[in-house]
Amino acid sequence: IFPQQPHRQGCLQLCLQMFFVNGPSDRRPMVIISKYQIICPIDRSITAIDFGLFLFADTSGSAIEEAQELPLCSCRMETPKSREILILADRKCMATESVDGQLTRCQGAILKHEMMRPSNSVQLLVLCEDHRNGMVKHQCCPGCGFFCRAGTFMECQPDVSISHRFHRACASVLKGQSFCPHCGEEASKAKEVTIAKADTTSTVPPAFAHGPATSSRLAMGAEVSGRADSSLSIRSGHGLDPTAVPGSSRTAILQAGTGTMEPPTTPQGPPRETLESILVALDTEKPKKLRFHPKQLYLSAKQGELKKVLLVLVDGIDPNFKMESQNKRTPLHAAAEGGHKDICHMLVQAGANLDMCDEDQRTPLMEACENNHMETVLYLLRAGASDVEGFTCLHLAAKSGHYKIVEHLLSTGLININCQDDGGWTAMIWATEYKHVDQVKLLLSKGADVSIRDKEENICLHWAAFSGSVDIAELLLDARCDLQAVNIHGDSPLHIAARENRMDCVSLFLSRGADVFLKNREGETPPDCCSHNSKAWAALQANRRERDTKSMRLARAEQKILHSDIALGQEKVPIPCVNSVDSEPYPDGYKYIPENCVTSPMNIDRNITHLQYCVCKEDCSTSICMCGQLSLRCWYDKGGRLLPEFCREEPPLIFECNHACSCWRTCKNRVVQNGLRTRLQLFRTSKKGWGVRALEDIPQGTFICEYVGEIISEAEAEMRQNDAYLFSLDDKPQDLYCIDARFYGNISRFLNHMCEPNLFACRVFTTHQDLRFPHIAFFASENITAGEELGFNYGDHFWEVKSKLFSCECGSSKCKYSSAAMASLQADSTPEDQQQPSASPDTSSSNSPSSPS
Ligand SMILES: C[S@@+](CC[C@H](N)C(=O)[O-])C[C@H]1O[C@@H](n2cnc3c(N)ncnc32)[C@H](O)[C@@H]1O
Repeated sequence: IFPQQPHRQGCLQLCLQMFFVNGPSDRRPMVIISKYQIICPIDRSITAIDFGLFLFADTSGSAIEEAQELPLCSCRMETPKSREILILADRKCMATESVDGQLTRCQGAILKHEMMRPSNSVQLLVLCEDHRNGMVKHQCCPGCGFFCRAGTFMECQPDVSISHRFHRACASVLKGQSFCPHCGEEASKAKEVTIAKADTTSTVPPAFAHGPATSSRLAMGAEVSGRADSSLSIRSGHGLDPTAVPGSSRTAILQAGTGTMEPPTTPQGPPRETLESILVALDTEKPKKLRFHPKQLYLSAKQGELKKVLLVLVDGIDPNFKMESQNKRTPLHAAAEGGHKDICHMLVQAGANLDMCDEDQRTPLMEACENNHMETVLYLLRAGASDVEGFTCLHLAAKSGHYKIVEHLLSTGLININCQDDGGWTAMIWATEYKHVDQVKLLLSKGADVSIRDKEENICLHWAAFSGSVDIAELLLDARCDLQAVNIHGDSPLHIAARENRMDCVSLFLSRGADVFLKNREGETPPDCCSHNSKAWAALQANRRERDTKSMRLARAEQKILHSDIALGQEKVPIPCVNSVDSEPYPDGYKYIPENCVTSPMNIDRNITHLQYCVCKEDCSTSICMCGQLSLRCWYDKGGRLLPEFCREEPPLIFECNHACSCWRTCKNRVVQNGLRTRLQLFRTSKKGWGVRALEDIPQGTFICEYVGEIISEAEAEMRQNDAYLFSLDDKPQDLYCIDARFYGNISRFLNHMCEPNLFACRVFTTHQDLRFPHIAFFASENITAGEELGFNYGDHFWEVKSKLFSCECGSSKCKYSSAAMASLQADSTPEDQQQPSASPDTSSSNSPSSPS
């Protein structure tokens, strides 16, 4: 084993112990023994065993030196019981007497289980009382561990009452000088003594018994290398014969040396007490029964106890045993997780399945990857471990940020860099989410696809925005990642960055031209996604204003202003008219009026005594205001916007304070009566004639304008040719009135239909409370951005009639009346359905108040 070194009994054991205690990490595998012969010291039987043992030499030689620097014996020390040695001893004294090269084993009964040994160089022994006494009297040679009770040996006598016995060849040698291995006295002071041979029980053949230490080991080496004495016959039927247990776990384990480790070398060393003792013990215990619970294998593998793992495996425990309490993980999972490469190797050789998945579909290779055990990863891959489908080692390593492992996995060429797991996530997405910039660079350099979408159609840029990793976002954008990509919710990376308040990403995306007006499926623009006092919101708003100004400047340059105020100064704000579509002049076939009018008497009840009124003293915003308890309930907040609890789907009637109330004219329950205040623009649309757009951002709940026109009876409406501007007031069927804005009207007459409207209508009473004649007031149903067209839902009845003549051009993805939507409806309907409804407008069943008839 140490061919260059003159070695002493115990070197190998020391080496093994160091190996077992420290693991082989710092030692190079040196020797692999594949064939061995054991000579039983008791009955001289010889057994061939077939096993591999990888030993690790301390190449610096420090192990040897360490041993040489231990000149003192430990004859008087007891050590705690060792289970393996006890098994080995089989309750019999393990003392071996050496008489001039002849060895005799005591095998007397043992009373105490504590172990003794004359030095660290030899194995622990369980001794009978006689030999325990001999041990404390230093009669056991620390070099070889054999008792010197008869025959010729050295005796050092530092004191008259003590004599230290040892073999000449077993003297400690340091720097060329020999010392007593018990006390370190110069060996030259010891004298050779010969004591007559006492009784012997059995002897061992000369090849093994040729004196202690060196010679016996050389003899063993010679046998192994094929030069064994021909007289040494192999005893059949011995439990250590591997041919007797083909395929047993031991055979597999012991082949461990032939796997991915260094190639085998012919062994030349001494018997390997520790390992051998385990093996002998295991085979001599009959009938063979399991001594370990399978859990022991898992626990030992987890804790990196190589020796224990070996013992348990040799005991026949299934290397693929699954720990129920640990998600059905196997010992190989545990060893890989801990990075115990050698145990992995041992387990694999014993038949552990490399690709066994636990309940979470994780393999041992994944454990090693996740825990950054490069050596173990390399080993498992070399041993043939493969990656699973879905969530792979690459995903795990990318998520955990183990650069080297990602690099290695990619270098194998076996891994699909764009592989998607159950969520559709790639390694790139994982690395991005966990902000591993270097890994993202690596993946990009290896050609990872940045356009892959996960199950929610996010691309990795969404994830960079989510995690707020601006460096990665920049890398991805430089790699042409799509800044305007939207996920299934319609969210762009800017939406995500805004929602997560990732200021750096927001700034980056804006600087790269992200669309700040883009609406998601909820109708939210990026600024709508963040809280109004966040930095991200401020940045988004600033950007929006900047773009507004720019685009308006541009639009203004392009569009012709046809009129500076179509209201002719009758509203509190001017309403310009522009056309950038065609050459149509501004519409003038009607009379602009700011309030409803009549052309024949309507007998609206304006009797002041018929009004409900409030008795509040001030502006209806104090705690004593009674409006809340009256039908005059105030639905407005201080800013004049509808309260969030106001029901938009079925709006209640709104009664504003009036001239019969005792509150001030400035009270907060007066909004519609105060008229139009929002800056609007009449503009030419490309497909719907004229339309109305906002010239400023409008918060949800804001009153926009009233549907103003000529109040006419239903009967009158039936007679009118053009029904395009009729709005049914829809009170009682027998008492129906409409507003016709065809000849007299305000800006509302130009509001177009939208299948996804941003306005909704309410019936409001101001100066009178005649329920037949409500004001129709439009409020913002959502936050509206400057430049957006305004519109409301004309209702199904309108389209039942008008879809025969034209289709809806609102442009919404949810449009119900576009030519495509109508065609598919037509295709689905039966011939009978297709005869319905009549082409004439039926205002009585219209969906008022939100529908023109
Ligand atoms: C109350 S007016 C709206 C203003 C109208 N665009 C104009 O130029 O006077 C209603 C008429 O506008 C047109 N219109 C409104 N919304 C439309 C839409 N979504 N698609 C197509 N035409 C629409 C139809 O001709 C409809 O009869």
